[in-house]
Amino acid sequence: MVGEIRRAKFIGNLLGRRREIVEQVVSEEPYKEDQEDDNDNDNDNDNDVEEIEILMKEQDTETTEARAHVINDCVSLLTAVNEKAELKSDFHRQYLDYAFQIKLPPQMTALDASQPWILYWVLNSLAMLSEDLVSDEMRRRIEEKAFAISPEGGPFGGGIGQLPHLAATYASIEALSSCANSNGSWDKIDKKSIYNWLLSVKQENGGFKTCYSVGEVDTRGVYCALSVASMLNILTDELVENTLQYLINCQNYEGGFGGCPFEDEAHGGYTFCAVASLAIMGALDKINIPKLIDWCATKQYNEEKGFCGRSNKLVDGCYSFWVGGTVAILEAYGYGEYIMNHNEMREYILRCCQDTKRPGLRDKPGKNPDFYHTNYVLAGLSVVEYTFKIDNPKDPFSISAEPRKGVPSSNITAINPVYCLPIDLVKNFANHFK
Ligand SMILES: CC(C)=CCC/C(C)=C/CC/C(C)=C/COP(=O)(O)OP(=O)(O)O
Ligand SMILES: [Zn+2]
Repeated sequence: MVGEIRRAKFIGNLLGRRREIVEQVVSEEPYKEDQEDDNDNDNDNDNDVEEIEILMKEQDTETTEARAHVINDCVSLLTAVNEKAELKSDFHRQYLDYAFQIKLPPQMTALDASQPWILYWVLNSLAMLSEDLVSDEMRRRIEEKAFAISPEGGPFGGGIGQLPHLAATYASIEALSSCANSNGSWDKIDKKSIYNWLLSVKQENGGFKTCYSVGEVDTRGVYCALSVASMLNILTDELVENTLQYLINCQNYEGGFGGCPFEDEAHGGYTFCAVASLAIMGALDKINIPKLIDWCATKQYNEEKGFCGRSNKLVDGCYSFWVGGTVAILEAYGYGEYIMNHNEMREYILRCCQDTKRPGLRDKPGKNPDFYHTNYVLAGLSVVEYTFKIDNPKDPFSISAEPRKGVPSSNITAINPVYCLPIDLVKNFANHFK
């Protein structure tokens, strides 16, 4: 007994002065009763309620205000029952054909260093609408442009006279792969020179610099380098030394991937690049898959139905592919088919990313269509309407697709989600270089 009292005193001293228990009213009803009982306490109770309200209220920011408008616009389009949700393929085709018919408008000079991207976005969008829409003349002109940028056959810059760049090389190889070796263009690609250049931009930490001596190092560079190397069959151990650890270190506490190791914010674009790179390396099992699945799932909004690219940011049609494509890769490698709601994603694409007046696909209502969004929104539609599996997990070209049950079809072409190219086209290209 004496021992217990001593122990209680010791604990009391350790914890400090004993405090009175204070009960706080946390719901509105007792507050109203208190008000009737004791008017002197009005001010105290007012303060209590105010404090509780502040704690429970979401902070208003520019983004929450912008999102309220976006939700409003999306909900009115999503609930317009008289409009059928269908892909306006012929309409979008006009927009894409236009790229071959006229000089692009002056505001597009901002894309001067992204010329191979325009080739890829336009050609791939046409091929996704229907492979028949890509004519021999289009292929010829794309090959002509790519080899005008790099008469040596690679690596490629963003335009004539520009330094070779990883993103431009990736986009050029993607565009050329869709040209089906017409005019023997695949044989003009200089694999050896591309390989040596890839080694020259490789960093000790496993990343790749986008351009020799200058340029940024992040998961985009890794994805561009590994896509090109795997497609051309020049992927060696030397090229990917330390790259697996680099990518593992890019997965953060949220479960998605930042652009660089140990970054604090995960982003859909960088996450896709990391996950597709891991798929190419046959190393998806080396990351925390359950956390990645959670992160992807929480990027789809209930109200707008589409994906955002970062926690608490706005929905954007291009994440239909950056996040939807990540989900499709996870599905192909057997990590689950219910990470996203496919029918809702399809509704966002068809009702919110298309306009009745302007052809092409867009980020969200109120934005203008552009070639970038046209490509990635269509790619998003493809990963929504097909289900994916892989025959050999060490060979990303062995991914196959079949129509997804319970999701209507827009007759879009099935893509390989690792490469964002039609499955058969990318497989033929890789076979050519085997
Ligand atoms: C192959 C390759 C090079 C892929 C690139 C992938 C990538 C990083 C895509 C992100 C593109 C994008 C819409 C960024 C917007 O950031 P933001 O801050 O304007 O928009 P947010 O608010 O949606 O994050
Ligand atoms: Zn976008």
